[in-house]
Parts: sequence; C-alpha cells; structure tokens
Amino acid sequence: MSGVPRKQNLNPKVRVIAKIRGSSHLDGLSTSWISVHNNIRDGIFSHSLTFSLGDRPVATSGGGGRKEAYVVDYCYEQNEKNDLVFEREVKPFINEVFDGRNATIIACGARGTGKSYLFQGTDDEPGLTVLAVDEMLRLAADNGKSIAVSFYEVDQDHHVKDLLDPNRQQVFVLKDAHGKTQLKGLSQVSVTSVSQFHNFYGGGTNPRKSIQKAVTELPKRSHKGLIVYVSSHGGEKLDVSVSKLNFVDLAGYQDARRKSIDGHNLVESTRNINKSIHAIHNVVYSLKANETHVPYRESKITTMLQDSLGGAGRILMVTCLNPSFCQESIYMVKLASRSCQGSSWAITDSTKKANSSARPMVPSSHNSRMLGSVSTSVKKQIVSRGHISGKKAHCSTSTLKARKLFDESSDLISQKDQLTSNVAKEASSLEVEGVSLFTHEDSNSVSVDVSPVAAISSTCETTILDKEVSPVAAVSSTCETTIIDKEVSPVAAVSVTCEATILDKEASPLAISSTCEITVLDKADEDQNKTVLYTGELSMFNEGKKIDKENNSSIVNQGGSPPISAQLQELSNSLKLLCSSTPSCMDITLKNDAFHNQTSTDIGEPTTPSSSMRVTNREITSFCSPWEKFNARSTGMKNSLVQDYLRLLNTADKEELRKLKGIGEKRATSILELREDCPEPFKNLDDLKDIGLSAKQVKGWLKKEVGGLFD
Ligand SMILES: Nc1ncnc2c1ncn2[C@@H]1O[C@H](COP(=O)(O)OP(=O)(O)OP(=O)(O)O)[C@@H](O)[C@H]1O
Repeated sequence: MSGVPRKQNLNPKVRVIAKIRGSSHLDGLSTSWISVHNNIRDGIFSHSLTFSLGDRPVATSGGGGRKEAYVVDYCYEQNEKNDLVFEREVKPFINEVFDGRNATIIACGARGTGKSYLFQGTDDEPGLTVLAVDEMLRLAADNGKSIAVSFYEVDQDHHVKDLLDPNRQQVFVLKDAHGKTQLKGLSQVSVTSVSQFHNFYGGGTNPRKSIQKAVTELPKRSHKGLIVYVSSHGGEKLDVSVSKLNFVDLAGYQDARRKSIDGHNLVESTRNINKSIHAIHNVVYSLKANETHVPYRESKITTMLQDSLGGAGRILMVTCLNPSFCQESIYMVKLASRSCQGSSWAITDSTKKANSSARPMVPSSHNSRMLGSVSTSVKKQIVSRGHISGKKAHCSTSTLKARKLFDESSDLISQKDQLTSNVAKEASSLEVEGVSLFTHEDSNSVSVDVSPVAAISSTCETTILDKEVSPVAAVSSTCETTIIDKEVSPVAAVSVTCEATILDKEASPLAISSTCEITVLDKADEDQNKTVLYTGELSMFNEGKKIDKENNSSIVNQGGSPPISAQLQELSNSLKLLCSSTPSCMDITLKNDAFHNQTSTDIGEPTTPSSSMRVTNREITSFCSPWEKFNARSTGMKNSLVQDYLRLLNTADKEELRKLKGIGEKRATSILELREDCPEPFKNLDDLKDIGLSAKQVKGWLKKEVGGLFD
C-alpha cells in the first residue's frame, strides 16, 4: 500500500481512515474478508472497502444483496504497523499542535478490533500514544515547551472519571464565561520522559498489561481519553495549555440486542455507548461537510471535546476493523464512510435505491420478531480482478436455474398450493436458484468480452415470507449483476438489476411485478457522462385478462466501444426475452383488499415493495372495468403512502417526526432510539407497536389524509 499515490481529500480538517487489525496468535487462520481498492475521484485518492465471505459478497445494504464499496480516506491493512500509521497520520498533527492548534485522534470500531492496541501497543510495537509522547517530548525539549497529560474515561452513564486519580474522582464538564470547556476535577500531570508516561498511562513498562489490568477494574463499557498538553509555561500545574492532542479510544460498538456472555441482554448497557459513538460520527460528519450546526451536545464526550474538534482543530478518525467476519465492523465502516464522504456511496450504483446508504446492516431482529415468517436468501458472486481479455467466464449451472425462477414465475404461482402447504420446503428448493442476465438463452455460460474487466459480480437473492405459514405472503427475488471496469474507458460500470415480487396473502389477490434495469456508466468523458439505460418493467394485477408490460430503452451512448455495445445488445436481448417469457395471461382474481394484504406482509428486503406498487397507465388501461382501474390505482396509492410513511419514520429527524399525527416528543425520542439499535426499524405497519401505535390507528390517519381511498 505504500507505493500508492497519496493526494488526499481537500478538506484537511477531518480525515477518516480505517485500520484492519493485525493478527494475533489467538486468531488462528483468520483470512481477511475485507478487500481494499484504490480510488481516484476528482483527482483525490481514497480507498474503498468491500466485504465478502469466501466467494460470497456480504450484503451490506440490507436489500438486494448488493455488494457495496465504502469509501474512506485511507485503509491500513493487517500487516501495516502502528509506526507506519504514526508516521503518516499522527506526526503531521503533532507539528500542528506545536503550532498552537488542537488535534484529536479517535479510534472506533467493534469490540476487539485493536483500538487499544493501536493506541497503546506493546513493548515490541509501541502504540500511537507512546510514539506521539516520545515525539512531543523531543519537540518540547527543542522548543522550550513542556508536556503534561490527563487520562479520563466516560462511562455508559455519561460519568467522567479521572483515571490518574486513585479514587477515580468524578470530572465535571463545564463551560467558562468565554464558552470554553473546562474539565473540573481532571488532573494534569507533567511528563518528562516516555517511561514516566508509561507509569501514568500504563502503570508499568508494558502498557498493555497495565491497561488490561485497569480495564478489569473499570466498568466494562467506557470511552477512554488521553489529553497531551503542550505548554510554554512548564511546571507541575499547567493552568494554561497552549494546545492539546487528544486520543480518544471509544468503547467497542456492539449490537445492542446481543446477549452478553452471562446471558443478560446488553440493550441497557450498550445503548448509551452506541449513542455516543453515533454522536461522535455525527459531529465528524458535520465538520467534514462544513455544516453550520455541529451537534456537539449530543453526547458527553463530544461536549468535552468541543474545543478541540471545532475551530482550527484537526481530526483523525480511525475505524478499526476485525480481520475476520464481524457484522458490527461493517456497520462501523458505513458510519465512517458516511462521515468521510457525506454519505456512503457504492460502486454498484445501489445509491439509486432510497436510503440504501443509511440502511442498516445489522440483521433485522424485526424479521425474527415476526413469528411464522420464513426468509431465505442466497447470494452468489463471481469476482475476477485484472484483465480477462477475450476470455469467457463460465457461470455455474445455478445461474441458469436462477433464470428459471424469473421465467417460471407462473409456475411458482401454479405451485402456490404446495408453497402454502410447506413454505419452508419450497424456500430451500428456491434458494439454489440464482439469476444472471448474462446467461445466453441456449447455454449457461457468461460471456465477458469487455477488456479489461476489473470485477464482475452477480448477486441473487430469493426470499419467501409467510407470516402465518400459509398462505404465501410474499415471494421476492432480486438479482443484480455488475461489471466494473476501472481501467479502460469508456465504460466504467455496467449494472443490471432485476426484481421480481409475488405477493399472495390469501391465494388471491395476486400481484406480480418485475423490473429490469441496465445501466452503463461511462466515465471516459469527464464533461458528459454517457449513459446507456435499458429498463424493462412488468406488472400484473389481473383477473384472467391481458397483462401489460412496459419496456423502455433509452440509449444515449455516444462512443461506446464495440465490445460493450455488443454486450449491451446481448443484455438487452436477454432482458427482452426475460420479460417476454413471463406469461402474458393469468387467471387470477384481483381482490379489493390488496391494501391489507400488502401492509400486513413482512417483506424483509426493502427493495421489493416499491416494485409491487408500480401501476402504470398502460397497465391500468388494460383492465376491463372502471372499478378495476380505480382499484388498481388506489391500491398502488395506498401502498405507496404506507411505504412513504414508514420511510419517514425510518429517516426523519425529530422535528419532522413530531409533525406526524400521534407522534410527540416521547415517541419521537423512542423512534430515534430504535433507529440507533437498528437504523431501519419500521418495515411494516406491525412494527409500529414498538412505539405503542397500531397499524389500524395509522391506517386511520392515513385514510384521513387521502379521503375515502381506504374504504
Ligand atoms: N496489530 C495487532 N497485532 C496483533 N494482535 C493484535 C493487534 N491488534 C490487536 N491485537 C490483539 O487483539 C485483541 C483485541 O485488541 P484490543 O484490545 O486492542 O481491541 P479493542 O478494539 O480495544 O477491544 P475493546 O473494544 O473490547 O476494548 C488483543 O488481544 C490484542 O492483543
């Protein structure tokens, strides 16, 4: 990684990096599940991180099994040691601190990801704090300045304690007359040598051992902070600090619904910690985005650090990552990427999906909470890096089978009796089916003529949900294929997304919707990104009548290379075949209580509901009676309204939430708390019981909003 260009983000105030923890003997044969890729965007270098398990991408968006790439300013890999991170990231800060500015280095990450190791290190591999103090002492000696330190912790109850005080005296965070933060009761101790620092900070020659000892005496979950003051006054009591270098070792992020070793639910003890981790990310995000309001007051730790974080203060946020699979690490990377980029962005273009960047990756407890629901998902990925010029990559037979899932949606429907009798069994038989739009009609090979191709990924997901075991509530299939060509212009990425949804709560009504989309992003022309877009859309709400489908093809590519054009043509043909192979006539009754069916269905993946709501004009005109037209239209509107309402609950800020009927201060706070545990807690109206609302109540309010459509 040392040879890469290092032009960095132009906003020098905040830098967000990642560090993959080095291996210890305890790790055994852990192999990295994180891939690090170089990016250059607008001339700025960054790294993007993707996650996979074996050959499977880890679905991070919570929907559609998308493989997303999260951008950070830089990522240090497993073999890169503390001293490298120090030289590159911390040393420049020290010079600034000696010039009178404050700086803050924050380590965050899931538990056991090496945050403390990074800061404290070992005798053999000193950590950032030790290396920094060493360097600062040297500079202080050269410049006639002196160094002092404070060491504190902020526990889960927001209490601040002085760790240099044997009695762990409480520290009070106050503002003076000038609005500056005062940490009343926090000791400052002068330091003149590294070994002396070890004594204060670690209580011995091996800081790790001492800190581990200290940790056992402390509450399990707390943030720890070290302040290194640089003062020109010197002396034992440094009342006037010229500038500060803060090290903040945040408590490990942990899913609040996990159980502790002793079986106790950790919700209570982790909620406050997680809240403050979010708060510090929110502050970093606001500062990086130059927002006028920075939410320092959201937590004790950000209030304490306000003087250092604001103004000319520099910030380095290091997200520590586990070298082996860790769901919480993904979440931390999402937060880091959001802080780094303003929002996390995905190479697979999944940002097109509403809320995808902010979607939780924490496995939803809501699915498991919905008794009787069966959900299964399968993700398959083919990834090849480097050049595959003129080669044909062969897909496994599962891709052909997958294609069948889409083609045979009618078979699925005709099999509904079997499905309803044994949903779980059907689910497992469906899960072997994947989809590849690159599959030729007459063969199961994937042809890749684009050269060189940086990555090909194909993701398939199948979900069957049945809240009451029978009848089938929802069958949903999402497929995505992406080719990323980073090196050769003009094509940057080809992305294909297919979605199929079958909703059938009580045998009828039945709604089938499928959507296909091909997007080619062409970054060759900086001024004008050329885009080839193909969309195919098919929806069926039928009563034995004609089913309408709509295909839109819009080609505005001005300079696509011949192989890509040919490839696109192939894709386009495949899509047309795909759409045309879906049955054009179905004998299914459309029932007018579709709203109820839709809203009571627990659709686990958030990507699918919208497709089931699409009712185009052409579809509507294909219905026979005016009643059916009206009914289809109103069903779509009702469903859409419910989804918008849920989306609002999942994303709105407190102020917006309070504008909603039935949501006051208390409910708005509960909603925000729920979102901290699971950032998208409301997947259907039944989830509203978590905030003391019933689906019926909300439907009633929505009904009022839109008049008589809910009658
Ligand atoms: N670079 C590394 N090389 C070898 N071992 C490491 C490295 N980083 C961390 N470890 C080991 O991994 C384990 C966890 O590290 P550490 O305690 O620093 O994690 P943490 O993120 O601070 O955990 P927590 O959140 O629970 O405080 C320790 O046993 C540590 O020695």
